Amino acid sequence: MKKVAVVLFNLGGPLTQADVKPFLYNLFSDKYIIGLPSPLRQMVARLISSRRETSAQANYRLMGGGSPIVKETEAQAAALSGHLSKTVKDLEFKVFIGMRYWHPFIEDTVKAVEAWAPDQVVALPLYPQFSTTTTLSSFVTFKKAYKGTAPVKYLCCYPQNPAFAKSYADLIRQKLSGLANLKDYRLLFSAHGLPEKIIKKGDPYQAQVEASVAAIMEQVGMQIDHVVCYQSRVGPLKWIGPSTDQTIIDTVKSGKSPVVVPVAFVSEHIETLVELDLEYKHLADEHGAKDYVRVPVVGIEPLFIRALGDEVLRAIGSEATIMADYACEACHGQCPKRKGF
Ligand SMILES: C=CC1=C(C)c2cc3[nH]c(cc4nc(cc5[nH]c(cc1n2)c(C)c5CCC(=O)O)C(CCC(=O)O)=C4C)c(C)c3C=C
Ligand SMILES: [Fe+2]
Ligand SMILES: [Fe+2]
Repeated sequence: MKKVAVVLFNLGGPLTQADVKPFLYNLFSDKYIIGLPSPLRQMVARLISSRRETSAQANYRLMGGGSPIVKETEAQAAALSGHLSKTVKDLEFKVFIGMRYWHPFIEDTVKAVEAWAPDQVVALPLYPQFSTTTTLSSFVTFKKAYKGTAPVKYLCCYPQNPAFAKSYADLIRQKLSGLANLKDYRLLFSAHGLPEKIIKKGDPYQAQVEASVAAIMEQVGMQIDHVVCYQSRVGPLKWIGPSTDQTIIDTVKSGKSPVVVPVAFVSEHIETLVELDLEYKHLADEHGAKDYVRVPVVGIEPLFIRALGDEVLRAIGSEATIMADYACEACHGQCPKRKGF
């Protein structure tokens, strides 16, 4: 039976308090995050990781000391593996996870994949929307390290995958069904932000986030006020907006309560459990919100796992090395296909 290795890519996070600074250093020394030349980039990374260490450690302590992102990703890998082996009987699948900035590092995952000696590899980011800062950075890291002979299919993005959209829509409808009067609420689709200059260079992330929101709202099929906003701003640059914090304040001031949907995340981690559940809830309370609701991430929802499975099958059934169907409509040359990746 032919062997297919599926590699799930994610950002990774510190597992202990001592990991926080080197994790931040790895993140800020990535040329896809900070576009400065070496060795200036590494100097800046050393400075920012030192400055952020204490406050970031405090935030990770709120989740027990480290990030749950690896455990969450392992659960998704196990669910996808079960789904694929149930659905496809004539192929043997093994699902690996590879993190960009902390253990298990993509480079180590590559060694495990090579040791398994698959006939084909599918690179599947746990980022539904493509960004040079996330997906491209992970793909380049994988490609550089991979010395195996099996062909690799790179799945660029799946912002409008119908099962992904329906999975979020179902979770939203579940939350909305428990609310007394929908006209007192506004849906805030909150995605991780990016510096505006990265979008101006042609990164399709923001367009894809908006495409996801449109696809999800179509599946929600209800008339409810909604808006897209961007969270987690870092550093002095101008980031894309509107910002989630200001949108929360504006929503509360207009007399409505926020229902926050983390549309660009598919697992729970610091950005959802601390920023959305604690910091932004506190902000809403401070401004007198009557209610604050957060929709959970799609995680291991069966429909989302099916979405991932469908993407794997789409990759296996295609001749193309890079599955960039959506990105190429809007990527302005930034997706792996056009970059000659
Ligand atoms: C859609 C996904 C993400 C994009 C785009 C992204 C861009 C981006 N991030 C930073 C800086 C930080 N991100 C941090 C955590 C973090 N980021 C993502 C996802 C995206 N980042 C995730 C899933 C996580 C959680 C990891 C975890 O440990 O749980 C952090 C660390 C936390 C903190 O100190 O705030 C930083 C820093 C930049 C600068 C950037 C684009 C340029
Ligand atoms: Fe981030
Ligand atoms: Fe493209």
